[in-house]
Amino acid sequence: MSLTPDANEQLARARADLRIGLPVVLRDGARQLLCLAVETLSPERMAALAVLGGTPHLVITSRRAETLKARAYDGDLARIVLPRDADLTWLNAVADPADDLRAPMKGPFNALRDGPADLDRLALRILKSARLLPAALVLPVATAPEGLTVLNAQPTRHVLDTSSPLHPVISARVPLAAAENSRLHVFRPEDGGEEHYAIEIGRPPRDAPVLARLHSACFTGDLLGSLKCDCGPQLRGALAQMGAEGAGVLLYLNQEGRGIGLANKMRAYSLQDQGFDTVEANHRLGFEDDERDFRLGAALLQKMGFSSARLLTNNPAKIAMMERAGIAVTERVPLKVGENPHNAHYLATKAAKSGHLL
Ligand SMILES: Nc1nc2c(ncn2[C@@H]2O[C@H](COP(=O)(O)OP(=O)(O)OP(=O)(O)O)[C@@H](O)[C@H]2O)c(=O)[nH]1
Ligand SMILES: [Zn+2]
Repeated sequence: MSLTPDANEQLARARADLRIGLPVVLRDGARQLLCLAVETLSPERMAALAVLGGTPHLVITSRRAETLKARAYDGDLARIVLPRDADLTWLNAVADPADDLRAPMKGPFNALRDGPADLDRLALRILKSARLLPAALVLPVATAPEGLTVLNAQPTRHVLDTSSPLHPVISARVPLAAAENSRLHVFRPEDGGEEHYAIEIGRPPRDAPVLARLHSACFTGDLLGSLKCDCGPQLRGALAQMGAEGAGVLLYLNQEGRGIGLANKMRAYSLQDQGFDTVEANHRLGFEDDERDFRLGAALLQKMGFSSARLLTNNPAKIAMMERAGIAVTERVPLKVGENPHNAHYLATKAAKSGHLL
């Protein structure tokens, strides 16, 4: 292996660059796009972009375009032409739905129809993987400024399509209130993404279906005891059941907010304060209702030596994904705990719109 970064490592750098407001270069042959996250764009960088000349445009997902009543000629995304007087305030108002109700954006929006949108699509995928709002200011350029991270489209797409291999870092005994005989395993992905954890209760036999839970991180529910969701009681309920049976594996996956990150989840909560439900809020922000990749749950179980599971869940999508990824689900074990007046509407919405079982 050479000492220079490969596509995986370039992507990790690009995520960090975009999060601090630096542009990255997306390249496909002779075509190049300078790409900036609207969320972290500063007035200075916007002015520097203007000096380069050319015609920048704004890329948003079709979910966001739908709310704005902008035409998404490219299917899953729209390339919005910037009005002549477009400034940072305008860009932010298109990207971020926070003020949609108080100060609705007035169209009509002019969207590009011609030319390829593949690099624009890649820009949105990278922003989502950096847990930023999926809205990019892009500028086609002949030559890019020096010193920027350059991503070649084909290998970058391949990296995004593939689950990053996870490697065990360390495991140690952590006696829990629910089960004294417990170990915490830490796994680290190769792509610079978040670490994930496995809590192993007892010593489940590897050749039998293991009582397992894929738990998605929820800072508000798991740690703060938020009543807006059922995550905290589900976490403790799953551990308690594993403790009672003397064996089980709880995968704690750092996919906060169904994979959109805590900042975006709080944006979604703020929209819920304005009356939108959990699915509508994700869509207004430009996300799908669920952006998680459950393949990593299957990968972790396989790494630990399991090939079948009794899965603690109410979410059929999790079961389907585990089966597709090579873990046989021999039984669905329901996990109905923690309903309260604050989350009743949330749970009903998940049952009605996301297929969760009641
Ligand atoms: N985007 C978004 N994420 C949320 C919201 N409320 C909870 N979450 C996240 O949702 C995830 C939990 O997923 P759930 O849908 O409750 O449960 P599930 O994992 O799909 O299914 P179960 O296995 O039945 O619990 C956690 O990552 C939470 O942070 C919300 O309103 N918006
Ligand atoms: Zn939660």
